[in-house]
Amino acid sequence: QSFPQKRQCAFQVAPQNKIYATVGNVSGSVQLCENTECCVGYYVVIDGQLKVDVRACDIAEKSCPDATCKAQMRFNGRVIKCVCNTDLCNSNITWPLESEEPQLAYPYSRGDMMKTAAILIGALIILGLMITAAKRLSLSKERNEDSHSLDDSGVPPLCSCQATRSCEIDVADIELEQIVGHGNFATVWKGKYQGSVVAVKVFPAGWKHKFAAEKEIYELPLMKHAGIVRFLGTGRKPDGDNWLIVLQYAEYGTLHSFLRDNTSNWMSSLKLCQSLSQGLAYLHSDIRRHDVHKPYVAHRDLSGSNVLVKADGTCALCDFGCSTILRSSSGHCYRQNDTANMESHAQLGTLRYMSPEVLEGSINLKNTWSLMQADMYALALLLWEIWMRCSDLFKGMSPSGVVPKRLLPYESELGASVTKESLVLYVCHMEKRPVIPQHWQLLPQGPDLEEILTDSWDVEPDARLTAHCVADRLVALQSCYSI
Ligand SMILES: Nc1ncnc2c1ncn2[C@@H]1O[C@H](COP(=O)(O)OP(=O)(O)OP(=O)(O)O)[C@@H](O)[C@H]1O
Repeated sequence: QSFPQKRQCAFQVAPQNKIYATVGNVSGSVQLCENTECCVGYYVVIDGQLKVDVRACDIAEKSCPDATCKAQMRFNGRVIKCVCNTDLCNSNITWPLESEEPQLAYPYSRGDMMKTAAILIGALIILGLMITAAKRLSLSKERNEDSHSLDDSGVPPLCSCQATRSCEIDVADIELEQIVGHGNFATVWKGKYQGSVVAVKVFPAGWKHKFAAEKEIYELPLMKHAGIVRFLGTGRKPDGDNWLIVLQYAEYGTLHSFLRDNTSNWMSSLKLCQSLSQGLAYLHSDIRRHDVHKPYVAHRDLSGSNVLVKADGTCALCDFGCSTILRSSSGHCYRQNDTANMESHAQLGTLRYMSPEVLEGSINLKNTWSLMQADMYALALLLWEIWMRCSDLFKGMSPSGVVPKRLLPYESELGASVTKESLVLYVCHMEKRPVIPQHWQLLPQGPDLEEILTDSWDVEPDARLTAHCVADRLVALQSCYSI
């Protein structure tokens, strides 16, 4: 597409949004757009004030029918976006209707404010008393019910893994029925344990260190969440040849095979995405509850084969064999993480899902944040895969109106088996990402989906969203667009 005269847009971006600097020559606070006639503005509401986040040429090259930059609310009004098609039109934001302008100032009188303050203080005192009473109640409840499930799986709580003590299972009680998966290190069986259907991951003696690494993660305190496959215990065959990890059984198998065999409507896709990002957000959290502590954990091998789909259509993370327990805020470090050991693990993970910094070997392994942000890149690819199999995102919109056949990230561009060299060139040097269908821009939720993806697979780890943020945005999407 060419334009008779290049569009000029106001330019103001934070350093982490440097991608915008690449879409046109910048001179001072003006940018000359290379191949779009659209200017864009993003604003965030902080402490009741509208703050500029981005003013630049629009990188998404979407249509921009308006001459002035009309506000569009995003994420429950937390982000405001505007797109327009005249020179420097993004210098100012306009409000389509007076009434839509957010109340950023608080026009209350001093008297009103004093009254409100007095009511608030009173309410806070009452709330404080109620919280103290509730805490006492929950503490005594938790003591009584320490081993009870937080989970929605219907699997009976077989043992308490809340504390650090390990969960030894007598292998004589386990019945192995059929093999459901082979990994590089273990064979996974469907089986029965005390009347419940379970998955049993069997490690040969030679992979004992892999078994121990994964067991260590599952046995961390508070590692119970609906978005993390439920750990039931470990065992050892009497002959000592095999080590076993017993897990909740996921009826639909891996997300990889689920997406190959099924398409989903919008709400089911959103459910997969929400549970996946909530599971990762929990894994990435440092949680203290009374005297137990769950440290931050980076998964480090997030892929469609390491996410399971349960009978209720939600995802659960599994395969923590490459995971790293990260230095806690108190400075105490659980898993050995001396630099030499970590360097040898610089390129853990599944090639296709490796983040640019992991592919290039430039990731800072000593930095907690970096390892978690590498997981975020893989999460973005998984969200893209889920949405590419969502029937409501293609209905009557794509040329054929049918959901494309299942494709892995970069499969259409680089083929079914990628090499590291081709990925480094494509993902790191050319900064390319999986193609987002153009017609999504015309769907009510399309621009939000695109923003979540582009903000999560950014080349700069620091610019990527956190898993908590993605989970929040997906929850906001549910209330906005419940097709
Ligand atoms: N809880 C479960 N419920 C159902 N199927 C499962 C479960 N856990 C694992 N599987 C199946 O077993 C396969 C291998 O499991 P997993 O990825 O944990 O093994 P691994 O040897 O650690 O694999 P990798 O080579 O990726 O490290 C999975 O891809 C999946 O098909």
